[in-house]
Amino acid sequence: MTATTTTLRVGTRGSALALAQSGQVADWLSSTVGVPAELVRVRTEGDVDRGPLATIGGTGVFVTGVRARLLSGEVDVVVHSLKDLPTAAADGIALAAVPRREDPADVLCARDGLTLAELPDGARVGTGSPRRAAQLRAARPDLDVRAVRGNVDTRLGMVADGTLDAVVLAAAGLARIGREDAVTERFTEDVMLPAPGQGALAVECRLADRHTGPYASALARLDDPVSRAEVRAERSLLGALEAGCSAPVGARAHSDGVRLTLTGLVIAPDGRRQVRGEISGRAADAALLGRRLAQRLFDDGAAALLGDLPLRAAAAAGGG
Ligand SMILES: NCc1[nH]cc(CCC(=O)O)c1CC(=O)O
Repeated sequence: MTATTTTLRVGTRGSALALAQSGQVADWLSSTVGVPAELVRVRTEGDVDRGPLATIGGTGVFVTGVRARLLSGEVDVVVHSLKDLPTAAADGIALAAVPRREDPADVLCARDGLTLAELPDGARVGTGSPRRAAQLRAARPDLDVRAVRGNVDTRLGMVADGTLDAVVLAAAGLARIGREDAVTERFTEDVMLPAPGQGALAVECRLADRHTGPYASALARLDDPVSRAEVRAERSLLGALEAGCSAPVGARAHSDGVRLTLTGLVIAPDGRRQVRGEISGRAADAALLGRRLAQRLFDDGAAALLGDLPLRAAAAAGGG
């Protein structure tokens, strides 16, 4: 391990989820790896401008803002929810580590402890994600699926105050902010296939520091090769479909480090049509498996489903 006396500056936004994620990485660095790390709060355009996210460029505005602090040298490391990252690489930025990921599942948080099957006819269920909305409609065509925005606490509040009967969220996000108590059902993959990369963190540093920086080996120790292979397969599928993080695309890979099985889904916004597929191979070929599965999904008609996307959904932010 590199001996270093400097304290690593981990940049973070001020939201509960961002603070929890960045704090976790800073803790790992300090306690497990033995490299002192401190959190540095950064504000982004997205935090200042409260207007509709779509008008200021979607979720990407947060990612871009945080990365700018990295490139300017204000901070040394930044942490994102991996599923919120565009699939294209960013100039000057390296994915230094994908730590072992949390439960990638989606969960239902309903009033009165209800499960999906127990929700009454026409129940109001909130989500900002076309992927979740479509899978909800496929499972329960009677539901009144409503577009919601805001952070995890805001969404849970809509159930608590009776505005909604339920919301769908990521298990990992709830775990990170200590709100697993709100979960009333954990969805299996056949009901709700998660977003590519869901549950994983992306730890980024400047590309120039990737191998030679004083803390490169420290960051490398946070990496979990199995999680990295899984998310590589999932994001390779998403990239090959040329779909963004708000597209109705689900992906979930399972790997033991040697083999890898990837399941992919493209679903029409109304949930009535879907194309699903599965592929297995070597974990070392994760990216290739993602591209191959994308080709199979295209062969089975996925392009028409992606083409059906209403503009609203294409522009929606923070989908998940
Ligand atoms: N879309 C917003 C978002 N981005 C990352 C998470 C937390 C879960 C994760 O890291 O995958 C969430 C909340 C959610 O989808 O419920």
